[in-house]
Amino acid sequence: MLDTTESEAAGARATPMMEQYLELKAAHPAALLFYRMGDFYELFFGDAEIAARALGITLTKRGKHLGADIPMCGVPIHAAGDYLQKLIALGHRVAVCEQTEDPAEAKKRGGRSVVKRDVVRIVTPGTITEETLLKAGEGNYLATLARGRGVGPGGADGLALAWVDISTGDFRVAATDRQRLAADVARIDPRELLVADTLLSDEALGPLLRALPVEPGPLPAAFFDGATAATKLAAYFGVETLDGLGAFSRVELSAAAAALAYVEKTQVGARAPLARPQRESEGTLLSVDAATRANLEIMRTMSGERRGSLLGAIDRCVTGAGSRLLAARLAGPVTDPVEIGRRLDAVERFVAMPAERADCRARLARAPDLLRALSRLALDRGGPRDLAAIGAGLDVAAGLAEDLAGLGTLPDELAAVIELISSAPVGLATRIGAALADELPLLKRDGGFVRAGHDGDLDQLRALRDESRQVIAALQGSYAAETDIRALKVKHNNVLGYFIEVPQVHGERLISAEFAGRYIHRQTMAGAMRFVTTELAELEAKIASAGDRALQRELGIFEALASEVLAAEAPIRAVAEGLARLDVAASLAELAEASDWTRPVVDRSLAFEIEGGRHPVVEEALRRNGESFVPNDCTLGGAEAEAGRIWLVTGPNMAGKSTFLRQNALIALLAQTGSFVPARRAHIGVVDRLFSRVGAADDLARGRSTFMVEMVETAAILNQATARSLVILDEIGRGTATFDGLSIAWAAIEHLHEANRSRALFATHYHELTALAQRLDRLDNATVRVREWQGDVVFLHEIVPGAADRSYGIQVAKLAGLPPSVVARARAVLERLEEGDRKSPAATLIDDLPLFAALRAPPPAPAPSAVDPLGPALDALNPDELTPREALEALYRLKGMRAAPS
Ligand SMILES: Nc1ncnc2c1ncn2[C@@H]1O[C@H](COP(=O)(O)OP(=O)(O)OP(=O)(O)O)[C@@H](O)[C@H]1O
Repeated sequence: MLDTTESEAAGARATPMMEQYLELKAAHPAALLFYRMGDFYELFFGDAEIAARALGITLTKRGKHLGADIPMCGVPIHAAGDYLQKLIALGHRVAVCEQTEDPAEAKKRGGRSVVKRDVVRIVTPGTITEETLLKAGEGNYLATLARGRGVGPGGADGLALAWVDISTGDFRVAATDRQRLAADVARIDPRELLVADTLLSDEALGPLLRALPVEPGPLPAAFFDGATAATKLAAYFGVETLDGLGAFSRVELSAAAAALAYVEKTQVGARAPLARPQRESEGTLLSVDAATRANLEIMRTMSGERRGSLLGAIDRCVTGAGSRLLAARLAGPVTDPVEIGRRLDAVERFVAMPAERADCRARLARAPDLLRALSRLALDRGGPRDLAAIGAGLDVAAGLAEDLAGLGTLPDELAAVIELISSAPVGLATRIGAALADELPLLKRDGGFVRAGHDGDLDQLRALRDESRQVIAALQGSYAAETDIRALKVKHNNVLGYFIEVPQVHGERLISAEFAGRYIHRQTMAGAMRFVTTELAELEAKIASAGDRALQRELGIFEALASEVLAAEAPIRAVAEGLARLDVAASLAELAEASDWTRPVVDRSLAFEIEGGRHPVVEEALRRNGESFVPNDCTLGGAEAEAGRIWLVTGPNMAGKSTFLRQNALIALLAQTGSFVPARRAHIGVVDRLFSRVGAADDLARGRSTFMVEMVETAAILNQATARSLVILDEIGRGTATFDGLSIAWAAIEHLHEANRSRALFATHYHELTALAQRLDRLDNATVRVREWQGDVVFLHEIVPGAADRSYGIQVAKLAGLPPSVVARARAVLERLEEGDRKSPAATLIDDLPLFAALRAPPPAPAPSAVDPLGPALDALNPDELTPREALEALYRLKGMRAAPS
């Protein structure tokens, strides 16, 4: 309902309310302003048009401004969360403006006074904390990029990124440079990336920024002021100097201070519980550029989904925090074999104790998201369920600490976990458990969350409030008896408080002399009359005050517990980290066992030896269809080799070349994440950078053709890959004329072999390239085996040494369902091409192969079917006589006969 003081005049002058609105809006031009009016948030002008379109809600008009209609739309308070979610998902920012005084106060100031309002929070994609707006297993980062002029190596400009997730408090900083920037942004994958507005228009940096995987938004340059950055950070974290936090460069400080300032601006006075910024040192992570990350579908598929990605296939975590940590580790695998070994030790230990692992995971699954609850409580957005979450999380930690301690000597990583979770403030958990009821409301504002019997005063107030309700019921009975009106009811509303309502026919009697003075007439409705009594008015006051005092008492208990929680921020953070690390180790062990993965050996050599490697995602997909994956070996360098080998993989389409290339890259990634790998054996000398050039897609948004994208990516590889890198090149050069493509591929391989000396896999359809093996000593030819069967091709998916003899393109085309006439025609053309003069194929064809002859010719008769070897084999089997194992073997044998017909 609109307050009467705010009804607008239809004139040209802005009403006082509109004046207030316009002032608030001017202070937040980049956000949609949610302007609180009673039970609605209203949007006006352009904001209303944007929101109505985005949310599919009705656009209406409300009064006039400067003679024109004011477009308006509104969302009810109770559903605001859903609408907010939609707007945020679409990339909008929303400034939430609340009434900051009671409308009654405004009235006291006079007729035309407007209720005071202020923006209490700016909701942006990178600064949300609500459970409904966040994904449990995904981080939600806001990142800032700062530039320091001339501070980089050789006087170049230095760049630094800071990123912060206010829903968990995670805060990180790292130096970067122009070459690495896109890879770093892709790894962090922020929901919001902010840079100084001056950088966006900078000639040198602007184009680079606009090409980043996340579109950067502008912030006033003052946010990045390097001179005051250290002081601002020190003040926020309550330290004298930043020395204790680590050695930050000036440009890193500037990025961190900007992130902090933006958090403060959006949270408007509430203090986000951020952990102190951690600096990521250079060279500690395996670098994966944005294109490779996307092509290999590491964190999400090409179509943007988590399902079907590597992460989707390996995440068996039972907590949101565990999934977030696993995602962060997979996004940034490490290069230190000691750290990798440490993580693998923990996984191995859990593989070795399945029963304990199951117990541990069952306990973990009951642990709520500690950090997100903590963050909401700190920002004063928390409810009773957040308090309960902290209590339950701490309880789980205490139980786990005990369980783990009973397991004897544990590897370092698990010992560290025990130490972290042992710091759980158990007393706090007990106090929370004792205070809160079993069933909790979402919001604290209505009370009802403190357990009965916990607080004597509260119980008394509640009794008084509830008793009065019974008194009301009794009063209704006595009024009905006294007046002899059976239909008399005592009701309640916000205007009259408690009142008596009787049907109109009886109402007149209550006004009569008989009851005069006792029943005071207040309203006549259609068919009913309403009265009050002094008794009711007194009770009203008593009930209201008991209810109100009970609520205040409950809120007091809430605040006391919440401050205890905030005071225990550091141990709660430690517990949360311990639980997440435990979840990751246990879930990777679960995965390793369920999928038959092995522990890789990762060291500082340049080895790359995979035996029986598999592609985790393709294998899973095949398994769902009841098919099995054919494992393959790959050797790109022995332990002693000083430079990597290149495998040149040829083979027909659909044979499994791409799968093979990708699986080896994924195995390296998984190993350096600290996971077991899908292989029988794996020995990997740490990879510093992973490069790939696979798949091809036009990047029309940036005006690049497929071929151009391919060449840009190939150039990056040839310019940057080292002997420590792993390079995956799939069919480069195919997007252009045959000879151009072949020559480019040829030269690229030579460069990789002689200059980069990387471990590399190169898949190609240019069989001519296999000749390179004679000249390049570290180049091996490999091919995918196929069998021909009655003119069709059968894929064996087995990688063997040697070169493919032919492409089988036509057979694959036939499998794909090309019309028989086209397949027949293609065969004829191919034969001619192979026989004839390859330099002028068109001439040969035009003369000798009239097109329409092929079309007119009847489709070739199906080849006579040979004797089906499966029939007799099946007849020979007697299922009743087979053991389960023999049955399985028989099944494999039959499948084998089908795949490799004799
Ligand atoms: N090792 C394997 N075991 C079982 N099936 C496999 C294996 N490798 C690939 N496949 C199956 O073959 C399909 C084609 O594989 P892939 O895309 O790797 O072929 P390709 O040789 O790269 O083909 P193209 O040259 O047309 O790109 C996969 O989708 C998968 O279903």
